[in-house]
Amino acid sequence: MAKHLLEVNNLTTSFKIDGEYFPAVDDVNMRIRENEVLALVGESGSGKSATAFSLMGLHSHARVSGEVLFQEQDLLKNNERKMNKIRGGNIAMIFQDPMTALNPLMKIKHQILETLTIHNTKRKSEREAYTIELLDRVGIPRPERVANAYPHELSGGMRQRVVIAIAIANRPKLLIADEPTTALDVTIQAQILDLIRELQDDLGSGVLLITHDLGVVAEMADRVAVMYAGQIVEMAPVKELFTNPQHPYTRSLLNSLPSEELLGGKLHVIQGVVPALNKMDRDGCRFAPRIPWIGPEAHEHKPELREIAPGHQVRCTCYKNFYLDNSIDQKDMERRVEAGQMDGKKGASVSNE
Ligand SMILES: Nc1ncnc2c1ncn2[C@@H]1O[C@H](COP(=O)(O)OP(=O)(O)OP(=O)(O)O)[C@@H](O)[C@H]1O
Repeated sequence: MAKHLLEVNNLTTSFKIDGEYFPAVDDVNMRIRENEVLALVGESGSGKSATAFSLMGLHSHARVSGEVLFQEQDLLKNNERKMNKIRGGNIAMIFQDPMTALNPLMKIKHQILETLTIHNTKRKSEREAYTIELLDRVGIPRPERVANAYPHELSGGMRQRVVIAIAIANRPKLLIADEPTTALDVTIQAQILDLIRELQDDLGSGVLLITHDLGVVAEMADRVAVMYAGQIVEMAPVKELFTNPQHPYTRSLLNSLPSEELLGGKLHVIQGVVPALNKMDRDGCRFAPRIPWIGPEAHEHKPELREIAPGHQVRCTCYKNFYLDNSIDQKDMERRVEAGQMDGKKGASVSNE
């Protein structure tokens, strides 16, 4: 079995609210192997970005504890100088909005050259040629012209390709992609996902893919971690998660995907939102307030993630008592996962109404 590339143990990230710290990431454990895509999925406010930012040491005002083991170092113990060397080098990040990742005042080629220079790869003349090669590699037509352009002169899809070129410039071992296609048109989204998958295969990198979009998960992930209110509530290989989901939250997310049978019909949605950090009961099951028809006896006190099948973990026993009236046809789901065709891009969220 391949070695873990990244091992996250008991990661806890707390933000200060009215003078008190509250965890937004609460005792999270996860592993990513080489050449594996782990998707971290959950609705807005569940703690996905806070997790990614903590791994990269980008939370200067938060209190972060636990271990983030990467290449035999605990990244949380690194100073800023060491982290700068790792960021953009062995670990790269792709963010949702390419405009915030790029410097609007700098030509594209200088932004790529900068990352190559920081990480000291190749001689100057080689770096310049490699810049064009990278733009070509991410599918940018006429790369010499784009190299001399400023970010605002490019379309959103082209800008995201540039961000990806910068991300892969130093052949990272780990890629963290936080909603990499959310800001793009649907047709461009598919191209960018294909590109990330292709490059990841080439480099053999591990990927942490953060998304609220189950269509993206089905297309890209090998394993999935479902996050709710700062905790992972279910983790499983992708096919197992889509065909045999257990946690009520996972099942609600899946059930809000339009299936062929349900299209045009009514989708089952769970009311409510992720609770605010300073307003949640941290001792009980955090999803309990959104499934009030399930009695307190069905939930555990301080529920832990437990393995229910090889590689499949679930938090809290309430899943044993949870039913959905119009739950998704499993055969339809299996067929669509096999075909890599989850087209519910718009439906993959729990209702906020
Ligand atoms: N800098 C901060 N200070 C205080 N609270 C924060 C800060 N950043 C995030 N939070 C809170 O932490 C929780 C998790 O936020 P986070 O952005 O990680 O969620 P998310 O799952 O990534 O959502 P989204 O998809 O909307 O980005 C939320 O309650 C959010 O309000």
